[in-house]
Amino acid sequence: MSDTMEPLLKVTGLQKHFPIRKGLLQRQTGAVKAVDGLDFEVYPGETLGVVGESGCGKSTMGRLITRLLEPTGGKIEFQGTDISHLGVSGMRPLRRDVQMIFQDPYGSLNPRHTVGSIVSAPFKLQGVEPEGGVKKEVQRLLSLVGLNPEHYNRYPHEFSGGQRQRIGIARALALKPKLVVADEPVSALDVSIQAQVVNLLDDLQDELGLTYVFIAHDLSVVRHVSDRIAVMYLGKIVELADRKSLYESPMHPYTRALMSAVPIPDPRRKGVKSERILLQGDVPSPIAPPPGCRFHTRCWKATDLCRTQEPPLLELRPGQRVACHHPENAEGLTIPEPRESVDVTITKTPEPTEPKAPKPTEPEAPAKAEAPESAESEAEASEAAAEDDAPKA
Ligand SMILES: Nc1ncnc2c1ncn2[C@@H]1O[C@H](COP(=O)(O)OP(=O)(O)OP(=O)(O)O)[C@@H](O)[C@H]1O
Repeated sequence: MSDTMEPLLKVTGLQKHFPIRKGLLQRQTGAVKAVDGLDFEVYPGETLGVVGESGCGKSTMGRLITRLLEPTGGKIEFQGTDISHLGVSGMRPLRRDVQMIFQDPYGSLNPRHTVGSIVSAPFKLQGVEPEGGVKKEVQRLLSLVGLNPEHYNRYPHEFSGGQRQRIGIARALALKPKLVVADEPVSALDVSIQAQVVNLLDDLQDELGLTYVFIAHDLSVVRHVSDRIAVMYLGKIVELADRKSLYESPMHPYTRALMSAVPIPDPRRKGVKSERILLQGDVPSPIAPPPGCRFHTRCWKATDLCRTQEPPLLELRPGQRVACHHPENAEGLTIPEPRESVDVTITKTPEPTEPKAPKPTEPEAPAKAEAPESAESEAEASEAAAEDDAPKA
């Protein structure tokens, strides 16, 4: 990305803590720190892939930047405007520009509505009358996503999973958004269909100049679509890099472990050691994340420093930000002292340690949402944005 280009989306210190309430008085006894201080930008026309294990906060991040959730802290700027705390009416004009594609093509379409009604819902909600009429525009959108426009009056159950996801994509594109957040858009689909939907999203990006945040738990999916990739662990970004740097020389041990689980199709790929790193133990609970580096309980390189001091996300190479005291593939690089600014002269060179059996991790299982919110349509999305932070029933 060019240094001079203004980001479409800028996120600073973003947090979402879901309160845990107990007892008759529903007193708050703690919080699930689902997203706990994210900093990143998304530039026009790019795809930012976001990966990480289940429960690391990817969906919450997606729902925050589309403002289906209100942040607990931090700032979300869209085209320079702070949208962090806009209410339903304040967000309404922005909903045209920021849309979401949901993971579940079965659960995200109302089975009682026809395809025509589903795809045209955003027009009604925004009071938009497309040129040539609603029906014609919906049929154009259906063709755009590779569906038969004649199927306007059919119901979701008459379509396959891949086709339903195309309906969801057509709905998300109806208002010609600038930013589309795709939350695991292919993970509920058969492997044979996944590539078709990914290719469709890719083609639509070229054709319509879209900007994507593409969430996946699997590095092999984001690899083909992303310009840059953010790796999340327990509510934080541990590494954010352009695709080439991330795949050729991952710097965070967690990225390296995720990478080692991805099949390597190109044997000429340099820089990444091919041994499989099996992370042991579970991700600690986001209710009580470990002190210091959150990954230290599973990291084979962890030292006392990692157990006590949280590493900041620093740009150690151009285009590659890493939050680690002892990064991988850092030979020749200087690592700033903890708690000092990036400009500080380097003092430490990491020892090239080979991975060995990780230390046993804290046994506490990650808290799980009681029932994930599922904003099926823009209407529900708007409503969800207005709701409070309590876990949904
Ligand atoms: N409404 C909620 N109330 C309480 N906790 C929540 C809520 N939504 C999410 N969480 C918790 O926040 C953490 C992050 O959840 P999130 O769904 O964002 O993770 P994820 O990385 O998208 O996981 P997955 O890939 O399984 O969807 C989890 O511990 C989850 O249980």
